Amino acid sequence: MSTFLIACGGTGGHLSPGIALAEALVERGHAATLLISHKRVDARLSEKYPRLTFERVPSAPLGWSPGKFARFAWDQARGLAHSRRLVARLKPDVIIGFGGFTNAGVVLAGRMAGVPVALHEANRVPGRATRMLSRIAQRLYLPPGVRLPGRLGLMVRHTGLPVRREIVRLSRHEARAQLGVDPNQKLVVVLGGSQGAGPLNRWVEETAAALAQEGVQVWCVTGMGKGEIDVREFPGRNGQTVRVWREPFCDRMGVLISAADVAISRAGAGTLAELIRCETPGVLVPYPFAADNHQQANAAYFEQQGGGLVVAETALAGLKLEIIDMVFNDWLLNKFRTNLRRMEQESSIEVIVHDLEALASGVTPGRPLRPAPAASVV
Ligand SMILES: CC(=O)N[C@H]1[C@@H](OP(=O)(O)OP(=O)(O)OC[C@H]2O[C@@H](n3ccc(=O)[nH]c3=O)[C@H](O)[C@@H]2O)O[C@H](CO)[C@@H](O)[C@@H]1O
Repeated sequence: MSTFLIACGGTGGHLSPGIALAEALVERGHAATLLISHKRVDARLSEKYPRLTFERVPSAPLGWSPGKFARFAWDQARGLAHSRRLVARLKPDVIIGFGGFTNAGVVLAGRMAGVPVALHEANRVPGRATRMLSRIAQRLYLPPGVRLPGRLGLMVRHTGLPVRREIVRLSRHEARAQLGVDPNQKLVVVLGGSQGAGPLNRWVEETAAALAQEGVQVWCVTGMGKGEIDVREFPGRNGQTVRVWREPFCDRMGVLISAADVAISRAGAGTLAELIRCETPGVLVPYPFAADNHQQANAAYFEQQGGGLVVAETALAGLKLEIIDMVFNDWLLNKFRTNLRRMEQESSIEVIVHDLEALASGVTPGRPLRPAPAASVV
């Protein structure tokens, strides 16, 4: 049995794969502690997993204004001191960092104590923290086909994003029964990542009545602090009642995504992996201010692989007609679902778990633990 520290705080896109990894490691008899931030989203997601061990570490995101940078530097220093005490107390065999400067202190503390470090990058453009910390890492897990130039000697493995165990594909019929959604009407789900997306929420406000007229139900996850839970009813063209749901946070993402004919979503790596797992086509509206425009790169790859379409935030005005066309086009939706099944094959948590076990026991595998597309050294 080995002990792992998983630094995965700051956003759902880091915490969800961290939870998935912890679930897999604990199942194999290892000890895993998840290090998270003080943010509300971390508290909300982690409270669902009472069997996993979480610790909060001081941290702040990188900001370039003098005030934000001072806060960042202060919290990083506190986080580093806290992490050094944690590393001394928990004596991990390996530390895994899931990107973002929120998790940098733990990674640095581990390295200072001589603990092997592995990094996971979820996005198709590696973030600034990954680029910097990869200089002190022993392993880097990257999405298939993504490279990080200039890291000769660093062992890179290519693998999909770990997905939490609770995210499983259900039949649409079963998922809709669990949600209380009409099985005979179409359903579009709108997702804004772990924080919600104001422009998508506004699009739902402006479009819900028109979609309902066509018999299309909408379920919008608005984001914490962005509205209340409610259900509204609209008249459909054929006299039927069509409902529209809003909720700030969803605790059953696998059920909701499985129930959808189409999901309109930001292009965070976590949500994309869950759309693939549940075989739900996506209409992706990348967040235009994501670091290095990584959501655009994530979305473009998803579209190239045939999982759905990309729509720019500036083109939301035309989205209603596109959705109505798409949601009634069974041939197209089936085509997307076939592609999503193929895309799922790129995802394997086993690659990461076996590799981390090898790292913990001091073994450096000379070749992939399973056939390509897994590993390369760059
Ligand atoms: C704005 C921004 O920069 N977002 C980044 C953030 O994603 P961000 O956290 O915004 O979103 P992701 O889509 O990657 O992940 C969200 C996760 O939270 C879960 N969830 C979300 C809402 C909810 O109500 N309930 C719930 O359980 C989802 O199921 C998913 O597991 O980190 C990702 C991984 O580095 C990046 O790809 C994203 O670009």
